[in-house]
Amino acid sequence: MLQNPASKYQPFVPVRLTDRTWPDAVVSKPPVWCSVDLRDGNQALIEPMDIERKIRMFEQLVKIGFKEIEVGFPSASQIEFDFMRKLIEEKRIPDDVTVQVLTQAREHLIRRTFEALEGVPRAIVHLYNATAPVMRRVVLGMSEDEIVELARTNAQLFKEIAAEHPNTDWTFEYSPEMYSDTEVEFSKRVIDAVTDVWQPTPQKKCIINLPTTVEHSSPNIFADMVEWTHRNLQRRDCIVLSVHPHNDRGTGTATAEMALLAGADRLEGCLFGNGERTGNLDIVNVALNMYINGVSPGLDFSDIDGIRATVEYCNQLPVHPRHPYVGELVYTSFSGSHQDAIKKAFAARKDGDIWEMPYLPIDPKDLGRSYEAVIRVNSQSGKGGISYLLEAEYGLQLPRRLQIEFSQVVQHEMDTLGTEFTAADLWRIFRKEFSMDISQVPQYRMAEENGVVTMNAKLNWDGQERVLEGQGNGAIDAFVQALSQSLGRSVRVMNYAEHAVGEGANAQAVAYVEVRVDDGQTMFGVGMDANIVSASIRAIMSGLRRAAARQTVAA
Ligand SMILES: CC(=O)SCCNC(=O)CCNC(=O)[C@H](O)C(C)(C)COP(=O)(O)OP(=O)(O)OC[C@H]1O[C@@H](n2cnc3c(N)ncnc32)[C@H](O)[C@@H]1OP(=O)(O)O
Ligand SMILES: CC(C)C(=O)C(=O)O
Ligand SMILES: [Mg+2]
Repeated sequence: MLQNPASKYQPFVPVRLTDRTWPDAVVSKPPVWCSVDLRDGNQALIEPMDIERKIRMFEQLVKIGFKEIEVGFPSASQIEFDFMRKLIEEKRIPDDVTVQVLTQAREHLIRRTFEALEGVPRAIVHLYNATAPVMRRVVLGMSEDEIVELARTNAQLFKEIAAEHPNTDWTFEYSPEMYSDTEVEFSKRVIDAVTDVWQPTPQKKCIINLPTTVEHSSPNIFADMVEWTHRNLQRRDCIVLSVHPHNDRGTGTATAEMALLAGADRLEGCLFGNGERTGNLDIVNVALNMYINGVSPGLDFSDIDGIRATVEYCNQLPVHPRHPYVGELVYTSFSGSHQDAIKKAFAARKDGDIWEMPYLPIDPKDLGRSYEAVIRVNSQSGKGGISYLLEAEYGLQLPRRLQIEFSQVVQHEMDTLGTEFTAADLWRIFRKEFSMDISQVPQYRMAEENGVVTMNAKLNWDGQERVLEGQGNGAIDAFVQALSQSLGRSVRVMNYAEHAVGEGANAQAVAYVEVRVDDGQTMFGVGMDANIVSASIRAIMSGLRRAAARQTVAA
């Protein structure tokens, strides 16, 4: 074994700009987006897409708003060829969408590619050959001059075949494959040779695409390369400068973002970062990063879960639950302090406010996600999360001390079960703890005279039916007096709160009371009823039952 395995590797730094400008640049508009899901994404699948899946993916990409879509490598196989033909013959390409296809710099493949494109109204034809030293030496076995000649000859072939089909609006694209591992001067030499053949103009530009075919160096190194290329290419005003990042180091997103700062106009990538090895650039990630910086990306991800379902179906690969913006868990907080902060920020938020939400960089609603999954409760959670879920799902606005009291009940259950609790679980525990399923409200009658309320009630307590009577300055006071006399105990209401839940005919009142029996511990009781007095009486009984259960009152 090598003493230091890292000595096997060396950094590749083809250029170090000392007058770089990209760190001070700001991106204020979206790039031209090009999806390569149906080509680079597809070629990396365990099972490449069949025609039905390709159509589903194509339609999804159109729906998102991509105007340039690389739909395949038509010379690679019959299915790739047939798919291209199907899109053309069935007129499935919308007027504002341009399809793109890839081919190696080999004559028979180029001819087959143009054959697949017969009759297409407009298309981007994408030529590539590798330029990096290892590819020149080991794979292609060509000198630098031969590589330039390979690119030039095949660029010429593109031009000639395209001229034979004047009814199609052709755009040419060239990629020096492994640009990120190629000396910048050599990439420039090859690219200049290609554009010398194509002679693009500012009105009819060609696309020059700079790939990190394999990501070896950090995004700042790539940004220096892009800025150098951007400044030094001939015919720059006639070129759409594109980048095509992969994600081997896990920095594809940063690479793309810095490349835009460095002068790139266009990005190629895939939805949720599918693609060779660790994937292509995740276009959704870059687009939504722009969005949360106040720049509209011009792509529609308002149904991100629907898009994920399509992508998972077509690629037959799952999207990770922690994947940026789309993962199942990315709008969820389990930890108590995060939940507390989110709950407070939601409460403080008014319609039209700037989005300023701790722990949530984007409003889940903008992506068609709901707040329901934002807070989930497990043993790492606190009162904030528990009361948030009960409020969000069941409309309960628990007083602060009740939040604390109930979170201890939940914590106790949690310690026993150790699982996550849903809002429905919490509601079940809440109803049980506060005896809310004891359906019978005590029968009672009230009368008022000169501000004094007299309450007569009949209830079951301790297995016996009791008839009570009491007087007070209101219904609650009268009921508590009646109870105290009947039970021979001092029952006091220390605090009281109420609110409505629901609207119209289904509206219910919910009452929270803090009761103290004799000089025991105060206990919350909760009652819900269509009638506010009944809700309050239920709440008092609920508190009493809890106190009894803790033997504050003899059972
Ligand atoms: C970075 C990328 O993603 S590039 C896109 C890669 N995508 C794919 O390869 C998917 C589709 N490809 C295929 O189906 C096949 O590779 C085909 C049909 C294109 C070609 O198949 P084949 O001709 O059987 O073989 P293969 O791909 O192995 O080609 C290798 C030959 O092409 C040469 N070659 C490879 N790339 C290029 C290129 N861009 N330009 C010119 N020659 C090339 C190789 O040096 C090799 O030459 P050799 O046979 O003289 O040694
Ligand atoms: C063919 C090119 C653009 C490519 O996919 C790559 O280099 O990653
Ligand atoms: Mg690629």
